[in-house]
Amino acid sequence: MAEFLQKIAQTPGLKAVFNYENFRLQPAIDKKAQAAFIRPNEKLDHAFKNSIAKGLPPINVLPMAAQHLSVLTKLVGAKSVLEIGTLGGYSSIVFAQAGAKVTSIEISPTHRDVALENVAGLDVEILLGAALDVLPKLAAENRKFDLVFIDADFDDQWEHFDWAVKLTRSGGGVFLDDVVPTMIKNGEVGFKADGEVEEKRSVIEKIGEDGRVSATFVPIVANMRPVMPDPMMNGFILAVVE
Ligand SMILES: C[S@@+](CC[C@H](N)C(=O)[O-])C[C@H]1O[C@@H](n2cnc3c(N)ncnc32)[C@H](O)[C@@H]1O
Repeated sequence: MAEFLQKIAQTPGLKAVFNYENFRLQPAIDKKAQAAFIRPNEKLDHAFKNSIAKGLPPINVLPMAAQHLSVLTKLVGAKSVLEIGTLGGYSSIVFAQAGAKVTSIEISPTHRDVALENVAGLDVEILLGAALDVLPKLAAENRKFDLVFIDADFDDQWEHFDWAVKLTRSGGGVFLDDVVPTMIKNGEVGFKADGEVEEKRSVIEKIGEDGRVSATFVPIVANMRPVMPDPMMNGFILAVVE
């Protein structure tokens, strides 16, 4: 096996494929894909500009991630989407334009107010409060969603995921964003002084042990230029509720 892979790695034309430096090509590849796949969208452009003008941080999903969420919503045929973390409503707009009624939870009144301006005319309700206060209320009302998108604070990811599963219909999906930065921030993965990789229990193991779902981890290289000069290692978990 190792011999076979070494042989492939030495094959002219393929040698360049096995090069760690290729991650640096991400901005160029992303630019190409954006030019090919992302169609003009006045509502999203306005939401982004209005959010920045109103002082919100530029931490909405990136254009290709937004496209991914749109495709996913259509694939699932999601008619109802629960979102944890509204910000200025950028991703809410994506779900609504993909055909879903959106319920979004936001802890900041300022963010909620800007989001309400941005989502005007779309089927989006925004619930103000901390997700861990609002989610049990939705469960008490027996609400169920086709898809849940978790994109709030890093600290409560597992708790948000747990509630998301309770609030998702059987066969529906839960999308947990920003898994890698959370693991790095929490010291659940990283480099030790000797260069070896440190690994501790993280949301990945917790979800892996959760018999209510089947899950996959999708690593991505996020290109946040011009806000950050280097591409960032990220990844999301996509789970289907059994
Ligand atoms: C990354 S932003 C969301 C971006 C948004 N999904 C988008 O792509 O346009 C995270 C948002 O979650 C909100 N937030 C953070 N912790 C929260 C919590 N515990 N409950 C509800 N909202 C929270 C923040 O105020 C912020 O607006």
